[in-house]
Amino acid sequence: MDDEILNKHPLDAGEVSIEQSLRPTLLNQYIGQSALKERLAIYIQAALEREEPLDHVLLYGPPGLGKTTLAMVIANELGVNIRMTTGPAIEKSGDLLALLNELTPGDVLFIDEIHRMPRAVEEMLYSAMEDFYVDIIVGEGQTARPVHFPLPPFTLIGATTRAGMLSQPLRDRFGIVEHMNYYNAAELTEIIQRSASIFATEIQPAGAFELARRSRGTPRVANRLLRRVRDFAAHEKQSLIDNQLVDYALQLLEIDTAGLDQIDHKILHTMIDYYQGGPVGVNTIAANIGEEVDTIESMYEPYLLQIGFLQRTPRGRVATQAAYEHLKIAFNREEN
Ligand SMILES: Nc1ncnc2c1ncn2[C@@H]1O[C@H](COP(=O)(O)OP(=O)(O)OP(=O)(O)O)[C@@H](O)[C@H]1O
Ligand SMILES: [Mg+2]
Repeated sequence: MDDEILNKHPLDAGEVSIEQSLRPTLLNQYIGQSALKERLAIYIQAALEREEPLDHVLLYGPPGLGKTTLAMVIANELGVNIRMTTGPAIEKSGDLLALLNELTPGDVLFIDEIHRMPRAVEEMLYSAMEDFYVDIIVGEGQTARPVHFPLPPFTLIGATTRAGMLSQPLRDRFGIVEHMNYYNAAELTEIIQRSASIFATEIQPAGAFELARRSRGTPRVANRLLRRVRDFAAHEKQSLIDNQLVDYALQLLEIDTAGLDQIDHKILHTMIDYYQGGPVGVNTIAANIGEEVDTIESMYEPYLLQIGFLQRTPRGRVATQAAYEHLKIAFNREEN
């Protein structure tokens, strides 16, 4: 159940179309990330005035914070088309060339999970990004010859949850590199209210705020929880969602008052119950709870770090006093 709320990957078709309907299309409808939005508005304006494509943009941060949405907003603000793909979907250099060749000048190419592109594709992207050409080898054996292939000027928007896994040469070719932050409860409240009005669902401000507080700073989680709470409201034949209903629904969904789910609890309990709160390696935690290391590192750990329940040390992860207090476990570790 927790998996469903947090990390259903890939999203199924119904989910994709719901997310689509909830997506803001303009920068001023995009809630939160205000410093980032302010900078982007300036870059977009300048590119439009110079009649040049926007510089390449790299967006990184935890899943569900609105990277894909922001890429669509940027293309929309620029008044250009967006072609969307993912790193693993571009298997060969030929696939990349086909994508680039279809762009009209100024278009946006969006590559999600850009850290998962094959090496050969990544190398081909270097000259495409820098000088809008690629050199390819045509033919085989004796007749093989290099062909210089000019491309329309374009903007690459790359998104990744793992900026550290991007090679330096690729990273260096992005003129605009932006980190996406978790949203605060006020921003998420606004996102929830906006989504509720799109769903034609009534939610009290206190209910929206309670839901926001328990959505791990993440719009995707907020929107999913809202849909579940809506189901509970329908089941209870209650037309207005208030904070009691939110609390009741989230208890049934096993999401606690800090927005933590069963997997977060397993992570923290493993550390505290078996390893005296750490330091303990992420591999050990993963093995204990039967989750992938990558899932823990990209989905769970960033939020636990953000709310100060976990710390990373050179010797491994440590559960903080705040985590003990939240779980109502006596904190008796010797500080060192
Ligand atoms: N700033 C925002 N304002 C309003 N809604 C938002 C905002 N950011 C995200 N959303 C909503 O959250 C959902 C998830 O956003 P999106 O798919 O863009 O996330 P993402 O960061 O690309 O996630 P992933 O990294 O998993 O691909 C979308 O349905 C979108 O409507
Ligand atoms: Mg996305």
